[in-house]
Order: sequence, then structure tokens, then C-alpha cells
Amino acid sequence: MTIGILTSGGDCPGLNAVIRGAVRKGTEIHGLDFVGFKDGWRGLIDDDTMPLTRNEIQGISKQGGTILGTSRTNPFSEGGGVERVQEVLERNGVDALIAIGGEGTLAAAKRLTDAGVNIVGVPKTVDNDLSATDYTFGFDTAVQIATDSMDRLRTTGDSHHRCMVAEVMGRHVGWIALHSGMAAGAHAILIPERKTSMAQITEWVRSANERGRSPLVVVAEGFKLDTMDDAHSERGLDAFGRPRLGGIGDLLAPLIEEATGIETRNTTLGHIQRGGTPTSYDRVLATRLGMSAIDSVVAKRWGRMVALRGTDIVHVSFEDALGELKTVPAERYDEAAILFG
Ligand SMILES: Nc1ncnc2c1ncn2[C@@H]1O[C@H](COP(=O)(O)OP(=O)(O)O)[C@@H](O)[C@H]1O
Ligand SMILES: O=P(O)(O)OC[C@H]1O[C@](O)(COP(=O)(O)O)[C@@H](O)[C@@H]1O
Ligand SMILES: [Mg+2]
Repeated sequence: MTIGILTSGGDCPGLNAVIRGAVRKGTEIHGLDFVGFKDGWRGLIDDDTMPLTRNEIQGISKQGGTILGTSRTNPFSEGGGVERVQEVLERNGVDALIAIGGEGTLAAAKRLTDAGVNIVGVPKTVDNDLSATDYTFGFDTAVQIATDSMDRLRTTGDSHHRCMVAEVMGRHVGWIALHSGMAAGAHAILIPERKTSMAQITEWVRSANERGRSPLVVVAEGFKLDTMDDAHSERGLDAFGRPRLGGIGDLLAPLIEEATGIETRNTTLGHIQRGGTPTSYDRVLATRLGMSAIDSVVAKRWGRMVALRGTDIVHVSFEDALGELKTVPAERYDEAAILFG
């Protein structure tokens, strides 16, 4: 049996460890062959492949990014569609696909599975916004990078007696902000799940400043002030027509400075959060998910995604995996907020 692998959506530390885990278990335990489709669904539509043998995957679990490349190509866009996908799979002698991606990739995978394509999914997102899995690989690395950056922002903030704003990723959920902000001892954490007023932010910043601290405000890119209907977006739309987020930190910093009189600087961490070496936690999780995906392939359990439940890897249907976004529960935010100000 020959298995195709693709990585799709935003890249994420740990993708290579999934590929290595899947190929090693698949070849050594089950005698499967593998082929890589380059740049997500694009490679499947354009018939752009690369070999995936022991050679290609040697030593890659510590490498960031993905050796296969990725894109946000829609498999149903022009030139694509179910028939084209099936034709390319047949031409390469591929019996089934392992699609490694987030909720967007898995939504596309579900449509293809419903049309008869054999697919097993592996969840990927630094945002940690998939409800069927306790954690996704890449999240721990993103939080670690954000925390390190905030520790650095705090020493320069302290030296200049400034308020420092750190904008982190996360799309419409505040997990990266919540975890990195708690770890770095932020004086305010602003997340998409909780609209907040300038008056409240000002109170937290002032209170920290009055105790002789240089305030650190962590803001998730999808955060909305109580006066905003939608998340701040100034960079147009992505390949799937969704607003590209980012820029809320630059908007907030002058408002904080004006309201408090404290000199304020914003740093948008951006793609730094997705780059470089995965943490050991993410390498282990990603490797286990890649190996477990092979169990589903061998059992011909199509339309399933591997997921982490506690410390176990389980198999859930795409339907269950694509339910609600996993947002930060109110209790988790209120718990963190005890430490604000
Ligand atoms: N509801 C959907 N149905 C079909 N394809 C989708 C859907 N949502 C996203 N996709 C495709 O999957 C690609 C990857 O999705 P995206 O959300 O950007 O990344 P991720 O898979 O990491 O969440 C999108 O650019 C789009 O082409
Ligand atoms: O890579 P781009 O187009 O700049 O997208 C940025 C987005 O990708 C992410 O880093 C990851 O999102 P996905 O997991 O959906 O790909 C988001 O946090 C962020 O909003
Ligand atoms: Mg996504």
C-alpha cells in the first residue's frame, strides 16, 4: 500500500516529527510506501510530489517548518475538485492520504472523504483551537517562544519605566496569550473571548505602575475592545477569504499611553512564534500522532483524526473534530485575571 502525506495551512513546529513518525512506523512495521505531496493541497492538484523514504526523514524531527512545504490552497478551487484529486492519487498509485493540518485542512479533508477519498487526519495548529484534542503540537513551542520574548520585553521595559505591549497570534482564540501571559507574569492579558474596555485596561496598567512595576500587556491578535464589533484586520484576506488578523497591539499602545501618561511600546511577535526548533514536548506529541495515524491507515479507518486525550492518543471522526472552536473557558480567564494589575 502507498500512502501520500501532505502538510497544509500555517506551518507549525513539529510537522516534520509527524512525517518522520508516520514514515518510520509505516515502513518498518507495516511495509508501507510513502510519497509526499508538496505545499499542501496544491501538490495534490498540480501532481507535485517528492519521495518520502528513510533518507528524506532522517534527523528531521528537530527541524522547524515542514520538508513538504505548505500552502492555504483550497483543493476545491479552480483546477481541483474530487475528480482531479482522485486522478492524481491514482496516477501516483496512492491508496490513502495522511493530511496534516488545522480545522481548515480537516474541513477540506472531510469533504474529500465524504466523496470517497481515503484520508486520515493529524491535527496541527499553534493556536490550539481544535476542540477534539487536548493539545496540538506546535502550541507548546509557540508559548515558549512568546514567553521568552516577553521576559526580554520586561527587562527593557523595566529599564525605561515603560509599558510594554506584546501582541501574539491565535486567530479567534486566546490560548497562546493566556499561557504565555501567565508564564511571563503579565499585568493584563487580552483575549478574543473577553471583550474589555479601555477603562479596565488603564486600571490594570496604572495599578502595576503604582507598585513600581513596568506594565506588560499581552494581547491576542483577535482581541476586541468593547467598542469593536470585529477583530482588527488591516492586511486584507487570506487564500480562503478570511480577514488576516494582526495590528491590534499597534492600535492599543498609543491609547494606553494617552490614557495613563506612561510611555508605551508595542511588539508584534508574528511569525517568530511559528519558526524554529520544536520543544521536546511538541516533538514527542507530534511523533506519537504520526505513528498513531498509521494505525488508522492500517485499520482502514478513513475520515478519522488522531487526537490527544489526557496522555493517550485516540481516534475521532472528522465530524467530531470539526465541531466548535476550542476557546478559552471563562473560568480559565477569570483565574488568570486574579494576577492582573
Ligand atoms: N470549510 C472549508 N472547506 C473546504 N476547504 C477549506 C475549508 N476551510 C479551509 N479550507 C482549505 O484548507 C486550507 C487550510 O486552512 P487554514 O484554516 O488556513 O489552515 P489550517 O488547516 O491550519 O486551519 C484553506 O486555505 C482552504 O483552502
Ligand atoms: O501565515 P499567515 O497567513 O500570516 O497566517 C497567520 C495565522 O496563522 C496562524 O499562525 C495559525 O493558524 P492556522 O493554524 O489556522 O494556520 C494564526 O495564529 C494566524 O492568525
Ligand atoms: Mg486554521
